[in-house]
Amino acid sequence: MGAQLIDGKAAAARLRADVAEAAAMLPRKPGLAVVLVGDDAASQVYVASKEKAAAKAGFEGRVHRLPADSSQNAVEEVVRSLGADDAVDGILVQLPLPKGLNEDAVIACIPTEKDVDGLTAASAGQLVLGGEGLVPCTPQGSMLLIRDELPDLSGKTAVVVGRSILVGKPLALLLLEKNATVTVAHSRTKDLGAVCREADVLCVAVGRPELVTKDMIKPGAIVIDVGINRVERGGESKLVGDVAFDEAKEVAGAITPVPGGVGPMTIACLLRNTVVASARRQGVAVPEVVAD
Ligand SMILES: NC(=O)C1=CN([C@@H]2O[C@H](COP(=O)(O)OP(=O)(O)OC[C@H]3O[C@@H](n4cnc5c(N)ncnc54)[C@H](OP(=O)(O)O)[C@@H]3O)[C@@H](O)[C@H]2O)C=CC1
Ligand SMILES: Nc1nc(=O)c2c([nH]1)NC[C@@H]1CN(c3ccc(C(=O)N[C@@H](CCC(=O)O)C(=O)O)cc3)C=[N+]21
Repeated sequence: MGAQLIDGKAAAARLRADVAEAAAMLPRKPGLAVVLVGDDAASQVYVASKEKAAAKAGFEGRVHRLPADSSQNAVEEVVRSLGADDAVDGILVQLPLPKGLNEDAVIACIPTEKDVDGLTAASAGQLVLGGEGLVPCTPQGSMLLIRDELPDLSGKTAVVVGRSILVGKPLALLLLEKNATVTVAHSRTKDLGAVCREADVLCVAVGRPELVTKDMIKPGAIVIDVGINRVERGGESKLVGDVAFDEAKEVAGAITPVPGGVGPMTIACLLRNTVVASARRQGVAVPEVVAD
Protein backbone atom coordinates (compact mmCIF):
# COMPACT_ATOMS: atom_id res chain seq x y z
CA MET A 1 0.00 0.00 0.00
CA GLY A 2 3.05 2.19 0.48
CA ALA A 3 3.81 3.34 -3.04
CA GLN A 4 3.56 6.93 -4.00
CA LEU A 5 1.48 7.49 -7.11
CA ILE A 6 3.38 9.28 -9.87
CA ASP A 7 0.85 11.64 -11.41
CA GLY A 8 1.76 11.77 -15.09
CA LYS A 9 -1.35 13.72 -15.93
CA ALA A 10 -0.42 16.55 -13.58
CA ALA A 11 3.23 16.55 -14.68
CA ALA A 12 2.10 16.65 -18.32
CA ALA A 13 -0.24 19.56 -17.63
CA ARG A 14 2.66 21.52 -16.12
CA LEU A 15 4.89 20.73 -19.08
CA ARG A 16 2.16 21.68 -21.56
CA ALA A 17 1.74 25.04 -19.81
CA ASP A 18 5.50 25.67 -20.18
CA VAL A 19 5.31 24.66 -23.83
CA ALA A 20 2.39 27.03 -24.46
CA GLU A 21 4.36 29.84 -22.83
CA ALA A 22 7.38 29.05 -25.00
CA ALA A 23 5.25 28.85 -28.14
CA ALA A 24 3.85 32.32 -27.48
CA MET A 25 7.40 33.70 -27.40
CA LEU A 26 8.26 32.57 -30.94
CA PRO A 27 7.93 34.88 -33.96
CA ARG A 28 5.59 32.38 -35.63
CA LYS A 29 3.41 29.59 -34.24
CA PRO A 30 5.01 26.13 -34.13
CA GLY A 31 3.58 23.84 -36.81
CA LEU A 32 3.00 20.15 -36.14
CA ALA A 33 1.98 17.70 -38.87
CA VAL A 34 0.73 14.24 -37.94
CA VAL A 35 0.51 11.61 -40.67
CA LEU A 36 -2.04 8.88 -40.05
CA VAL A 37 -2.30 6.03 -42.53
CA GLY A 38 -5.30 3.71 -42.26
CA ASP A 39 -8.07 3.51 -39.69
CA ASP A 40 -6.61 1.63 -36.72
CA ALA A 41 -8.91 2.49 -33.80
CA ALA A 42 -6.20 3.03 -31.19
CA SER A 43 -4.18 5.24 -33.54
CA GLN A 44 -7.27 7.37 -34.23
CA VAL A 45 -7.63 8.00 -30.50
CA TYR A 46 -3.95 8.92 -29.99
CA VAL A 47 -3.91 11.19 -33.01
CA ALA A 48 -7.06 12.99 -31.88
CA SER A 49 -5.53 13.70 -28.48
CA LYS A 50 -2.30 14.94 -30.09
CA GLU A 51 -4.34 17.26 -32.32
CA LYS A 52 -6.25 18.65 -29.36
CA ALA A 53 -3.14 19.15 -27.24
CA ALA A 54 -1.37 20.94 -30.10
CA ALA A 55 -4.27 23.35 -30.55
CA LYS A 56 -4.43 24.04 -26.81
CA ALA A 57 -0.72 24.88 -26.73
CA GLY A 58 -1.23 27.45 -29.50
CA PHE A 59 0.28 25.39 -32.30
CA GLU A 60 -0.69 25.16 -35.92
CA GLY A 61 -1.60 21.48 -35.97
CA ARG A 62 -2.73 19.42 -38.91
CA VAL A 63 -3.52 15.72 -39.35
CA HIS A 64 -2.93 14.20 -42.77
CA ARG A 65 -5.12 11.14 -43.16
CA LEU A 66 -4.30 8.61 -45.86
CA PRO A 67 -6.22 5.48 -46.80
CA ALA A 68 -4.99 2.12 -45.47
CA ASP A 69 -4.24 0.91 -49.01
CA SER A 70 -1.96 3.86 -49.84
CA SER A 71 1.14 3.01 -51.82
CA GLN A 72 4.60 3.33 -50.34
CA ASN A 73 5.28 6.13 -52.77
CA ALA A 74 2.12 8.04 -51.86
CA VAL A 75 2.98 8.01 -48.14
CA GLU A 76 6.59 9.01 -48.78
CA GLU A 77 5.43 11.82 -51.05
CA VAL A 78 3.22 13.29 -48.30
CA VAL A 79 6.08 13.15 -45.79
CA ARG A 80 8.51 14.70 -48.27
CA SER A 81 6.13 17.56 -49.06
CA LEU A 82 5.70 18.27 -45.31
CA GLY A 83 9.48 18.23 -45.09
CA ALA A 84 9.62 20.95 -47.72
CA ASP A 85 6.80 23.02 -46.14
CA ASP A 86 8.31 25.93 -44.23
CA ALA A 87 5.32 26.27 -41.89
CA VAL A 88 5.80 22.70 -40.64
CA ASP A 89 8.32 22.38 -37.80
CA GLY A 90 7.53 18.85 -36.68
CA ILE A 91 6.43 15.69 -38.50
CA LEU A 92 5.08 12.65 -36.71
CA VAL A 93 4.20 9.51 -38.64
CA GLN A 94 1.87 7.50 -36.44
CA LEU A 95 3.09 3.93 -36.08
CA PRO A 96 2.49 1.15 -36.83
CA LEU A 97 1.82 1.68 -40.54
CA PRO A 98 -0.55 -0.75 -42.27
CA LYS A 99 1.01 -4.05 -43.36
CA GLY A 100 2.96 -3.86 -46.58
CA LEU A 101 4.35 -0.38 -45.99
CA ASN A 102 8.03 0.03 -45.19
CA GLU A 103 8.19 2.13 -41.99
CA ASP A 104 11.94 2.71 -42.12
CA ALA A 105 11.74 4.13 -45.64
CA VAL A 106 8.88 6.47 -44.66
CA ILE A 107 10.70 7.69 -41.54
CA ALA A 108 13.83 8.28 -43.62
CA CYS A 109 11.83 10.95 -45.53
CA ILE A 110 11.55 13.12 -42.38
CA PRO A 111 14.21 15.86 -42.27
CA THR A 112 16.25 15.48 -39.05
CA GLU A 113 15.38 18.96 -37.81
CA LYS A 114 11.64 18.12 -38.01
CA ASP A 115 11.93 14.66 -36.43
CA VAL A 116 9.88 15.38 -33.30
CA ASP A 117 9.45 11.65 -32.64
CA GLY A 118 13.23 11.19 -32.63
CA LEU A 119 12.98 8.14 -34.86
CA THR A 120 15.28 8.89 -37.79
CA ALA A 121 18.75 7.38 -38.01
CA ALA A 122 20.26 10.83 -37.49
CA SER A 123 18.29 11.45 -34.27
CA ALA A 124 19.08 7.97 -32.97
CA GLY A 125 22.75 8.54 -33.77
CA GLN A 126 22.77 11.80 -31.86
CA LEU A 127 21.22 10.06 -28.87
CA VAL A 128 24.00 7.48 -28.90
CA LEU A 129 26.66 10.18 -29.28
CA GLY A 130 25.12 12.44 -26.62
CA GLY A 131 24.27 15.19 -29.12
CA GLU A 132 21.54 17.80 -29.38
CA GLY A 133 19.06 15.76 -31.43
CA LEU A 134 15.35 15.50 -30.64
CA VAL A 135 14.73 12.75 -28.08
CA PRO A 136 11.91 10.20 -28.56
CA CYS A 137 8.82 11.35 -26.64
CA THR A 138 7.94 8.35 -24.47
CA PRO A 139 11.49 7.80 -23.17
CA GLN A 140 11.86 11.56 -22.62
CA GLY A 141 8.59 11.68 -20.67
CA SER A 142 9.60 8.65 -18.62
CA MET A 143 12.91 10.35 -17.71
CA LEU A 144 11.12 13.50 -16.55
CA LEU A 145 8.88 11.44 -14.24
CA ILE A 146 11.92 9.57 -12.89
CA ARG A 147 13.79 12.82 -12.32
CA ASP A 148 10.94 14.17 -10.19
CA GLU A 149 11.29 11.15 -7.90
CA LEU A 150 15.04 10.65 -8.00
CA PRO A 151 17.10 13.56 -9.34
CA ASP A 152 20.44 11.71 -9.15
CA LEU A 153 20.75 8.26 -10.72
CA SER A 154 24.44 7.80 -9.95
CA GLY A 155 25.01 4.49 -8.23
CA LYS A 156 21.44 3.35 -8.98
CA THR A 157 20.53 0.29 -10.98
CA ALA A 158 17.97 0.69 -13.74
CA VAL A 159 16.31 -2.16 -15.61
CA VAL A 160 14.43 -1.56 -18.86
CA VAL A 161 12.20 -4.41 -19.99
CA GLY A 162 11.71 -4.12 -23.76
CA ARG A 163 14.17 -3.04 -26.47
CA SER A 164 12.03 -1.42 -29.16
CA ILE A 165 13.36 1.45 -31.24
CA LEU A 166 10.42 3.62 -30.09
CA VAL A 167 10.79 3.06 -26.34
CA GLY A 168 13.12 0.52 -24.70
CA LYS A 169 16.38 1.18 -26.52
CA PRO A 170 16.33 5.00 -26.31
CA LEU A 171 15.16 4.87 -22.69
CA ALA A 172 18.14 2.67 -21.79
CA LEU A 173 20.49 5.19 -23.44
CA LEU A 174 18.94 8.10 -21.54
CA LEU A 175 19.26 6.29 -18.21
CA LEU A 176 22.89 5.52 -19.02
CA GLU A 177 23.51 9.17 -19.91
CA LYS A 178 22.23 10.05 -16.41
CA ASN A 179 24.75 7.64 -14.85
CA ALA A 180 22.44 4.77 -13.92
CA THR A 181 23.82 1.24 -14.23
CA VAL A 182 21.53 -0.10 -16.92
CA THR A 183 20.31 -3.58 -17.81
CA VAL A 184 18.04 -4.17 -20.81
CA ALA A 185 15.79 -7.23 -20.61
CA HIS A 186 13.64 -8.67 -23.43
CA SER A 187 11.81 -11.78 -24.57
CA ARG A 188 14.98 -13.91 -24.50
CA THR A 189 15.96 -12.89 -20.98
CA LYS A 190 16.28 -15.81 -18.59
CA ASP A 191 14.64 -15.32 -15.18
CA LEU A 192 13.09 -11.92 -15.82
CA GLY A 193 11.97 -11.75 -12.19
CA ALA A 194 15.52 -11.99 -10.84
CA VAL A 195 16.71 -9.30 -13.26
CA CYS A 196 13.82 -6.95 -12.41
CA ARG A 197 14.32 -7.42 -8.66
CA GLU A 198 17.75 -5.79 -8.95
CA ALA A 199 16.22 -2.52 -10.16
CA ASP A 200 16.07 0.70 -8.17
CA VAL A 201 14.32 2.06 -11.25
CA LEU A 202 12.22 -0.46 -13.19
CA CYS A 203 10.87 0.60 -16.58
CA VAL A 204 8.54 -1.76 -18.41
CA ALA A 205 7.73 -1.35 -22.11
CA VAL A 206 6.63 -4.72 -23.38
CA GLY A 207 2.97 -4.67 -24.39
CA ARG A 208 1.91 -7.66 -22.25
CA PRO A 209 -0.86 -6.89 -19.76
CA GLU A 210 0.38 -7.17 -16.16
CA LEU A 211 3.52 -9.14 -17.03
CA VAL A 212 5.40 -7.68 -14.06
CA THR A 213 4.07 -8.90 -10.72
CA LYS A 214 4.94 -7.80 -7.20
CA ASP A 215 7.44 -10.60 -6.60
CA MET A 216 9.56 -9.08 -9.44
CA ILE A 217 9.87 -5.68 -7.78
CA LYS A 218 12.54 -4.59 -5.31
CA PRO A 219 10.87 -3.02 -2.25
CA GLY A 220 10.95 0.76 -2.60
CA ALA A 221 11.73 0.75 -6.34
CA ILE A 222 10.48 3.39 -8.75
CA VAL A 223 8.28 1.64 -11.30
CA ILE A 224 7.60 3.25 -14.68
CA ASP A 225 4.89 1.39 -16.57
CA VAL A 226 4.94 2.34 -20.24
CA GLY A 227 2.55 -0.38 -21.38
CA ILE A 228 -0.88 0.48 -22.72
CA ASN A 229 -3.02 -2.62 -23.18
CA ARG A 230 -6.72 -2.74 -23.81
CA VAL A 231 -8.29 -5.76 -22.10
CA GLU A 232 -11.79 -7.09 -21.45
CA ARG A 233 -12.59 -7.35 -17.74
CA GLY A 234 -15.98 -8.35 -16.43
CA GLY A 235 -17.56 -7.53 -19.78
CA GLU A 236 -15.90 -4.11 -19.88
CA SER A 237 -13.01 -2.83 -21.93
CA LYS A 238 -10.30 -1.13 -19.89
CA LEU A 239 -6.67 -0.02 -20.14
CA VAL A 240 -4.02 -1.78 -18.12
CA GLY A 241 -0.26 -1.45 -18.08
CA ASP A 242 2.51 -4.05 -18.29
CA VAL A 243 2.69 -4.03 -14.48
CA ALA A 244 0.09 -5.58 -12.17
CA PHE A 245 -0.63 -2.23 -10.56
CA ASP A 246 -2.77 -3.22 -7.57
CA GLU A 247 -0.21 -5.63 -6.16
CA ALA A 248 2.89 -3.73 -7.36
CA LYS A 249 1.90 -0.64 -5.40
CA GLU A 250 2.25 -2.67 -2.19
CA VAL A 251 6.01 -3.06 -2.70
CA ALA A 252 7.12 -0.22 -4.98
CA GLY A 253 8.29 3.11 -3.57
CA ALA A 254 6.62 5.03 -6.38
CA ILE A 255 4.67 3.88 -9.43
CA THR A 256 3.00 5.30 -12.55
CA PRO A 257 -0.65 4.36 -13.11
CA VAL A 258 -2.16 3.40 -16.48
CA PRO A 259 -3.90 5.48 -17.66
CA GLY A 260 -2.57 8.76 -16.25
CA GLY A 261 1.14 7.93 -16.17
CA VAL A 262 3.56 7.89 -19.07
CA GLY A 263 0.89 8.32 -21.78
CA PRO A 264 0.07 11.98 -21.08
CA MET A 265 3.81 12.74 -20.78
CA THR A 266 4.39 11.31 -24.25
CA ILE A 267 2.05 13.87 -25.77
CA ALA A 268 3.48 16.74 -23.71
CA CYS A 269 7.01 15.80 -24.85
CA LEU A 270 5.87 15.73 -28.47
CA LEU A 271 4.75 19.34 -28.06
CA ARG A 272 7.99 20.18 -26.30
CA ASN A 273 10.06 18.72 -29.15
CA THR A 274 7.95 20.65 -31.63
CA VAL A 275 8.48 24.00 -29.91
CA VAL A 276 12.23 23.26 -29.68
CA ALA A 277 12.35 22.32 -33.38
CA SER A 278 10.37 25.43 -34.25
CA ALA A 279 12.66 27.78 -32.31
CA ARG A 280 15.71 26.27 -34.00
CA ARG A 281 14.12 26.50 -37.45
CA GLN A 282 13.11 30.11 -36.83
CA GLY A 283 16.65 30.93 -35.76
CA VAL A 284 15.76 32.07 -32.25
CA ALA A 285 16.95 30.77 -28.88
CA VAL A 286 14.97 27.90 -27.39
CA PRO A 287 12.90 29.55 -24.61
CA GLU A 288 14.29 28.79 -21.15
CA VAL A 289 11.01 27.27 -19.86
CA VAL A 290 11.38 24.29 -22.20
CA ALA A 291 15.16 24.00 -22.35
CA ASP A 292 16.27 20.89 -20.43
N1 LIG B 1 2.69 5.31 -22.88
C1 LIG B 1 3.02 5.62 -24.12
O1 LIG B 1 3.05 6.78 -24.48
C2 LIG B 1 3.40 4.58 -25.07
C3 LIG B 1 3.09 3.29 -24.77
N2 LIG B 1 3.48 2.27 -25.57
C4 LIG B 1 3.15 0.94 -25.11
O2 LIG B 1 4.31 0.34 -24.56
C5 LIG B 1 4.34 -1.05 -24.82
C6 LIG B 1 5.61 -1.40 -25.57
O3 LIG B 1 5.62 -0.72 -26.80
P1 LIG B 1 6.78 -0.94 -27.88
O4 LIG B 1 8.09 -0.77 -27.22
O5 LIG B 1 6.43 -0.13 -29.05
O6 LIG B 1 6.53 -2.52 -28.18
P2 LIG B 1 7.27 -3.56 -29.14
O7 LIG B 1 6.28 -4.64 -29.38
O8 LIG B 1 7.92 -2.88 -30.26
O9 LIG B 1 8.43 -4.15 -28.21
C7 LIG B 1 8.15 -4.96 -27.12
C8 LIG B 1 9.43 -5.38 -26.42
O10 LIG B 1 9.09 -6.20 -25.32
C9 LIG B 1 9.82 -7.40 -25.35
N3 LIG B 1 9.02 -8.50 -24.84
C10 LIG B 1 7.92 -9.07 -25.38
N4 LIG B 1 7.44 -10.06 -24.61
C11 LIG B 1 8.26 -10.12 -23.54
C12 LIG B 1 8.31 -10.95 -22.39
N5 LIG B 1 7.39 -11.89 -22.17
N6 LIG B 1 9.30 -10.74 -21.50
C13 LIG B 1 10.24 -9.79 -21.70
N7 LIG B 1 10.23 -8.97 -22.77
C14 LIG B 1 9.26 -9.14 -23.68
C15 LIG B 1 10.18 -7.63 -26.80
O11 LIG B 1 11.34 -8.42 -26.85
P3 LIG B 1 12.06 -8.87 -28.23
O12 LIG B 1 12.80 -7.65 -28.69
O13 LIG B 1 12.96 -9.95 -27.80
O14 LIG B 1 10.97 -9.29 -29.15
C16 LIG B 1 10.38 -6.20 -27.30
O15 LIG B 1 11.70 -5.77 -27.11
C17 LIG B 1 3.05 -1.32 -25.57
O16 LIG B 1 2.05 -1.70 -24.62
C18 LIG B 1 2.69 0.01 -26.18
O17 LIG B 1 1.31 0.14 -26.39
C19 LIG B 1 4.23 2.51 -26.69
C20 LIG B 1 4.57 3.79 -27.05
C21 LIG B 1 4.13 4.92 -26.29
N1 LIG C 1 5.23 7.55 -34.24
C1 LIG C 1 4.65 7.24 -33.09
N2 LIG C 1 4.94 7.94 -31.99
C2 LIG C 1 4.34 7.63 -30.80
O1 LIG C 1 4.61 8.27 -29.76
C3 LIG C 1 3.37 6.57 -30.78
C4 LIG C 1 3.12 5.89 -31.98
N3 LIG C 1 3.75 6.24 -33.11
N4 LIG C 1 2.24 4.86 -32.00
C5 LIG C 1 1.52 4.44 -30.82
C6 LIG C 1 2.20 4.82 -29.54
C7 LIG C 1 1.27 4.91 -28.35
N5 LIG C 1 1.33 6.28 -27.89
C8 LIG C 1 0.57 6.81 -26.86
C9 LIG C 1 0.51 8.15 -26.58
C10 LIG C 1 -0.30 8.66 -25.59
C11 LIG C 1 -1.08 7.83 -24.84
C12 LIG C 1 -1.98 8.40 -23.78
O2 LIG C 1 -2.07 9.59 -23.59
N6 LIG C 1 -2.72 7.54 -23.03
C13 LIG C 1 -3.62 7.93 -21.99
C14 LIG C 1 -4.93 7.18 -22.08
C15 LIG C 1 -5.62 7.29 -23.41
C16 LIG C 1 -6.87 6.42 -23.49
O3 LIG C 1 -7.71 6.53 -22.57
O4 LIG C 1 -6.98 5.64 -24.47
C17 LIG C 1 -3.02 7.61 -20.63
O5 LIG C 1 -2.14 6.72 -20.58
O6 LIG C 1 -3.43 8.20 -19.66
C18 LIG C 1 -1.03 6.48 -25.09
C19 LIG C 1 -0.21 5.98 -26.09
C20 LIG C 1 2.16 6.99 -28.69
N7 LIG C 1 2.70 6.21 -29.64
